Amino acid sequence: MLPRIALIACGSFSPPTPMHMRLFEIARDYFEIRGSHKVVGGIISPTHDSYGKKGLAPSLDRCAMIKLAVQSSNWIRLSDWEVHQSQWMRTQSVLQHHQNYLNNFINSPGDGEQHGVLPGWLPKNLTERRDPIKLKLLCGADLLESFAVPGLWSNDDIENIVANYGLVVISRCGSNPEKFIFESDILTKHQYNITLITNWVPNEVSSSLVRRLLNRGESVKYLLDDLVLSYINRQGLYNVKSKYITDAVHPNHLNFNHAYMDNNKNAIQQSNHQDMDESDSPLRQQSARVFCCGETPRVATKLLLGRSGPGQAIQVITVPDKNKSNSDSLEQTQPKKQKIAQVQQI
Ligand SMILES: Nc1ncnc2c1ncn2[C@@H]1O[C@H](COP(=O)(O)OP(=O)(O)OP(=O)(O)O)[C@@H](O)[C@H]1O
Ligand SMILES: O=C(O)c1ccc[n+]([C@@H]2O[C@H](COP(=O)([O-])O)[C@@H](O)[C@H]2O)c1
Repeated sequence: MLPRIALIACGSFSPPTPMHMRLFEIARDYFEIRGSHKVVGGIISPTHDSYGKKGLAPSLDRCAMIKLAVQSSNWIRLSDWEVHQSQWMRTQSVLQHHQNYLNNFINSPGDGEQHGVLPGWLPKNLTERRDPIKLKLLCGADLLESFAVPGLWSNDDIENIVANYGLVVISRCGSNPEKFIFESDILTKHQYNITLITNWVPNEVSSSLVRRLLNRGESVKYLLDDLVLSYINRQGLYNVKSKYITDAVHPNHLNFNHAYMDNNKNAIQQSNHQDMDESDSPLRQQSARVFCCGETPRVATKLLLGRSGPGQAIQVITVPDKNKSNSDSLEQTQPKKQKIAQVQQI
């Protein structure tokens, strides 16, 4: 009997890209091919509207798009618990909520069913066995590297997440998670609980690149699930210039969302924030480095301009290798080198 795990990915998902779903497939293959764990479920947990990141579509829309994006999956599901909270939740609390729910469900399986209130994210067939299910945070290497952004994550939370849950990190161009872990005492201490997985078929599609193309009226077909694209087009998200976009809207595809919106229209705070994300501007991709948790950055990587709350830009940039040729360096800077992260000041 292999130990059971569930994977949860936290992020903006604005919009969800096929790469978000690939993270789950890559991770499940990794564990199952090695025969080390049984992956019982995948959970996508979009962040709360008050996270306030530029380009963050209202959570109602992000949830609807995620539902559409996972329609063809029989094991990845949306959790809208985060977006229904009264405020932005730290990832540690998100993990705790889902882990507690799993524990309670396995220990007293009848409880939820009797009341007919099982959350949609709950994997199926959990009660076939009574052994625990360990929740692990699934992320791309850039999210791991955001641990080093001063003021963003608390060290206690990082330690709690990595020690008590565990990280499953998928490689991403321009990131060096091995080095990053080496440079962090906390991460090194708990590295037994960090699974680094090389994605051999990398795809640098990112939500911010998709938003940029949409905003410019360029095609994003084949970069997004058709149903998600139809939804964006239909709802006019991300300042989409619809006249250039193949209109593949079939009203049937959107039935889910009407139902979802009807059920949730009072529950979700809508945000009007649909500004474009400029985090990929090449002009900003200059010298900087990824620094270690708790370490003071040696160069000005931090942009905490007028922090009015979570959602101000901070850049996490990997320094191009000076020994590499210009073309190599350029290649390195193409992928997502800059990350808009969120700052929470307590
Ligand atoms: N192409 C990718 N390769 C590896 N991981 C990815 C990729 N795209 C997204 N992720 C991971 O998916 C999770 C959710 O990410 P998020 O919602 O921030 O998407 P994103 O595409 O990186 O968004 P944005 O471009 O707006 O920052 C994060 O852990 C992130 O590292
Ligand atoms: O828990 C924290 O302290 C914390 C600090 C910064 C970001 N996060 C979460 O990490 C995710 C980052 O998403 P994104 O789109 O900014 O890459 C998102 O789910 C945030 O809620 C969490």
